[in-house]
Order: sequence, then structure tokens, then C-alpha cells
Amino acid sequence: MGRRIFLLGFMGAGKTYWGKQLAEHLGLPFYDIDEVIVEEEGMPVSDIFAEKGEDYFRMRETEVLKDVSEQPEFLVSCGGGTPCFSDNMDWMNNQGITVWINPSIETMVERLQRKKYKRPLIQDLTDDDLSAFVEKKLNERIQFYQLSQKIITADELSLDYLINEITNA
Ligand SMILES: Nc1ncnc2c1ncn2[C@@H]1O[C@H](COP(=O)(O)OP(=O)(O)O)[C@@H](O)[C@H]1O
Ligand SMILES: O=C(O)C1=C[C@@H](OP(=O)(O)O)[C@@H](O)[C@H](O)C1
Ligand SMILES: [Mg+2]
Repeated sequence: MGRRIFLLGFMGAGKTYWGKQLAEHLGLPFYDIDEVIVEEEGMPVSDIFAEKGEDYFRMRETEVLKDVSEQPEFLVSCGGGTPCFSDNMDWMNNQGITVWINPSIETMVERLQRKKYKRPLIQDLTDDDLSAFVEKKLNERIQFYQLSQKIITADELSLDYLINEITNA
């Protein structure tokens, strides 16, 4: 089985949530790109966007992605935008298995309503605007996400289900 795994998908898909659990169960080193950047920069993502700008964040995201994939084995949880900038999607596809976690828009919106403050792209949106934003942004990004080698569309996931899907990829 592939022991170099990238989880990707939109904000609120569950990349961070499932990535941690999967890595633990598979005995793989875990890297969440946002968490690595936050640690290295010493400030939360929203402060990086506000103080240094999105372009800077995107540059750091690409650097961290390439750094962590120097490891022989890993499970990487991307940020929602990671596959959509630079050559990141092609690069991931050449480096390992790409897995798109793609729950319904309603599920992602519901989760994001509770965690807006952490995410600079949505933190100032009203709940009504959030739904329209997710739909529009997902539409723009789908061209990258759909290059994934494995697509997981179920809304209700379990660890066993995910392990089975990824092992068969
Ligand atoms: N399957 C799930 N069931 C319940 N809550 C979930 C599930 N997946 C994610 N969440 C919650 O939804 C929020 C967003 O998940 P997260 O893993 O941070 O998404 P991502 O990293 O893809 O943006 C978090 O609060 C997380 O705990
Ligand atoms: O979709 C995006 O552009 C972003 C997603 C976030 O990660 P999550 O998808 O883990 O929330 C984080 O990288 C940043 O707020 C930008
Ligand atoms: Mg995340």
C-alpha cells in the first residue's frame, strides 16, 4: 500500500480531523501543513494573512509541502487551498497518493459556521454568505481537487472505511 498519503479537499472537509487519526492508526508521521506553518511562523493563520498577506502564506504552504514530503513515509493533511496554487497538485500526484475528502456542501458549511474565526477567507462572512462562498469557491477549485487519485464522497466517514478506501487506492 502507498505509505505516502496526501489528504486534500475544501475547508471543513475533515482533513485535519481524519488525518491525525489515520496517521496514528497507520503508524505514519503526521503533518498538517497549516499546523507546521503556524508553528514555524509563531502566529495563527489568520494573523499570517493579515500581517504578511495571502501570497506569503501560499509561498510558505508550497515550501512546507515540499519539505515534509522529503520524508520516506508520511500522512499529510493539506490546507484547502494547497492543491490550487503553484504546481502543488501535480507535485503531490507524483510523490504519493492523493485523497480528496469531499463531503456535501451542507456538511462543510455547517462545520465551518462554528469555526469561522480560524479561517481568514471566511471569518468576516455572515452565515448566509458563507454558503454561497463555499459553493463558488469549491466550483473554482474542483478542477484541482478532481485530479486526485482517490475521491471519498461519503458524508458519514469512519476510520475503518477510510483505511479501507485508502489501502485499496
Ligand atoms: N466526521 C466528522 N464528524 C464530526 N465533526 C467533524 C468531522 N470531521 C470534521 N469535523 C469537525 O469539523 C471541523 C472542521 O474539520 P477539520 O478537520 O478542521 O477540516 P479541514 O482541515 O478539512 O478544514 C472541526 O471542528 C472538526 O472537528
Ligand atoms: O481553503 C483555503 O484557502 C484555506 C484553508 C485552511 O485550511 P483548512 O482547509 O484545513 O481549513 C487554511 O490553509 C487557510 O485558512 C486557507
Ligand atoms: Mg485543516
